[in-house]
Amino acid sequence: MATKKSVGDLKEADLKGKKVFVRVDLNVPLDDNFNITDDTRIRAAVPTIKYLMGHGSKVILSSHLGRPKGVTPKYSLKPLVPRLSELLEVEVKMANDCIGEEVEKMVAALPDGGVLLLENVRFYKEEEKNDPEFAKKLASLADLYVNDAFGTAHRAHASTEGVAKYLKPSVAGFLMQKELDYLVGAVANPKKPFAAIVGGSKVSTKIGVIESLLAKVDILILGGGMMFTFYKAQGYAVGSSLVEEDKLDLATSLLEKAKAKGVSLLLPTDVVVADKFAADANSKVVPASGIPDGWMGLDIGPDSIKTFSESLDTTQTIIWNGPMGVFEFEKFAAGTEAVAKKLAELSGKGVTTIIGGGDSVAAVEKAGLADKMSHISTGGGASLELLEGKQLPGVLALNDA
Ligand SMILES: Nc1ncnc2c1ncn2[C@@H]1O[C@H](COP(=O)(O)OP(=O)(O)O)[C@@H](O)[C@H]1O
Ligand SMILES: O=C(OP(=O)(O)O)[C@H](O)COP(=O)(O)O
Repeated sequence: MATKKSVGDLKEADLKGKKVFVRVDLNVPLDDNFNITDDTRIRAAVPTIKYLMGHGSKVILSSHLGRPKGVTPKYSLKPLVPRLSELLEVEVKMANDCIGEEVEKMVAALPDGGVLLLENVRFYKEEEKNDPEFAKKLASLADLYVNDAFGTAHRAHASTEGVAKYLKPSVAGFLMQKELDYLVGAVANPKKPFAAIVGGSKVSTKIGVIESLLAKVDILILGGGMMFTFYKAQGYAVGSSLVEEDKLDLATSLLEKAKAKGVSLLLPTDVVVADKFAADANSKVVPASGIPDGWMGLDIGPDSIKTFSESLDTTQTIIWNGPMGVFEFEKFAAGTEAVAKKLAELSGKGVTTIIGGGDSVAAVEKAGLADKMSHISTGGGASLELLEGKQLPGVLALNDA
């Protein structure tokens, strides 16, 4: 992917008094009372917005929230205004729509350095269809375009891709740049030895990532629910553990590929098994080759934690995607917590540690170790696609540097 022009390349003269359409990913979790339960994505959007405010731009913020079908009050972005205002130290204005006359009036009334948040762009079905007329209407609000919505950059939607055709320049925000630097840069040009840790529940969604990483890493550690498909492919009994029967051949071929490429592929040697899928299940540690009938593996065991930790001691770059076990249940969180702690410890010694979004980020946050890592991605799906080597439409649409 060619290097893209960044908002940092734009100077006072390009920005002062200009209306800037900024696509951010404010798709944050809200509880039943509309309280924000994790504001990471809002905080991550702040540096770009503050840069624009500081350079006298009129900032027009656009985002989606959830997956509404048409106008749905529960998916309104209004509950985000107080937190956004607090973080930006300015009174953020809120529009009731994302296009149309009322919105145009509010944009016209914005002072230099002012911020207007548009209503959920997915209230229009044209957004996800990347409808050109809708993209033009969004574009007509502004003079230039900044895309800082890394978490949504794998979607070719009107506000993430289409709008870039009608606004020049179209540039990447600071968050977008940072995500690309780590997830593309560090993986394409890693300090070696380079290790990847892949866990989570599904082989099918991670297969592309594993294949792509096999071409780059020295060590590949596999854990989580997907490991049982690999065990079964090797002829082990797996009890009632999670297995994707139709992926057994694929697992065998990945094991062979790793061998052929000289990648050290590590599977857990012991497993914490449970008699049911529940927080209060009975549990015990068994060797990987000895999972009894009627028991299911829900975490990696203590020997595996030790082996994995020792193998990581030699590395310079580590990328982690997917928990080692059912970390949502305290009894089966030890493997995931141990990996999080190990990565935090190695970060402190100068190792580059990158967490690739989704549940792994939740696990690191839960362990209170988020600020210890080199980079924590704000995108689940987007970071997976990047690690698979795919191009992101929201990035491709931007001007080259
Ligand atoms: N042994 C296991 N059996 C069943 N589910 C598991 C197991 N280990 C991990 N999981 C589940 O995998 C889920 C996360 O998987 P995934 O979505 O692939 O990760 P990520 O979001 O980090 O990419 C978690 O909810 C976790 O409980
Ligand atoms: O939360 C998001 O994706 P993620 O959970 O894969 O990180 C993004 O905001 C994209 O949302 P979408 O998957 O509804 O297009």
